[in-house]
Amino acid sequence: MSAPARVVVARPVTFVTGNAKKLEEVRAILGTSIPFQSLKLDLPELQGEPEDISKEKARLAAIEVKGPILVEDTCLCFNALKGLPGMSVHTNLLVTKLCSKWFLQKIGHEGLNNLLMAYDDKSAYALCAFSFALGPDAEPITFLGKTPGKIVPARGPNDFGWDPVFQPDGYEQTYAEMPKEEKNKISHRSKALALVKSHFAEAGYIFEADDSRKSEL
Ligand SMILES: O=P(O)(O)OP(=O)(O)OP(=O)(O)OC[C@H]1O[C@@H](n2cnc3c(O)ncnc32)[C@H](O)[C@@H]1O
Ligand SMILES: [Mg+2]
Repeated sequence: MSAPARVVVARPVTFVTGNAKKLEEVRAILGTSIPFQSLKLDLPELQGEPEDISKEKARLAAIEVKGPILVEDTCLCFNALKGLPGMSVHTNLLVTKLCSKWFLQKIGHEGLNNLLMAYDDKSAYALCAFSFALGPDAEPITFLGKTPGKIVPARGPNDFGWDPVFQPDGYEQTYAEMPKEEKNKISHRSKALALVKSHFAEAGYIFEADDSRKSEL
């Protein structure tokens, strides 16, 4: 039997995000399964399909970090609006990510509900696209996670984005009302991270600890 693949990478993985709540969830979901460090950086709010946005974020992050990076982009998509405001699906009319952090800040939870006022279909899905790149010259690989649900009037603590207005299918609570461990079991983010974990296990990456501090001693 052949030995499992091993790819030794001279730097640790850096998860790049400007969102502290995302980082908190990624830490809780990954535990010690993938050791990583984080870098707080406000990458541009790009437009396009989630997978393309995520890949482009990865390219920009890898240029900054000059080493292996992980980024993610998340959308809340409304089925009545053919996938908007996360994106438009199957049309070439409009490909845009309206539900950026600026959009949410301007329109608020009530505004998200109002967008669906004219429709009976309140169904939606949370979509997360993680991208991993070994460095600035490597093509990013993307992993998608999707959780279906519906848009409801806001319920629960208002400490993370659109969590109070998203009620996942099969649950009576919104993401915001659920205990964090429950959200992290079923979320778009945990589904995408499960694929990231499998990829890392199959590829056999061994990320060496950052030895920059050694040279300072
Ligand atoms: O630096 P990045 O990683 O891009 O962080 P961001 O806050 O800009 O994050 P996104 O562009 O991926 O997300 C767009 C919006 O969706 C919100 N969001 C992302 N994940 C969420 C989640 O799991 N629950 C609720 N809101 C979320 C987030 O707070 C933003 O307002
Ligand atoms: Mg962003």
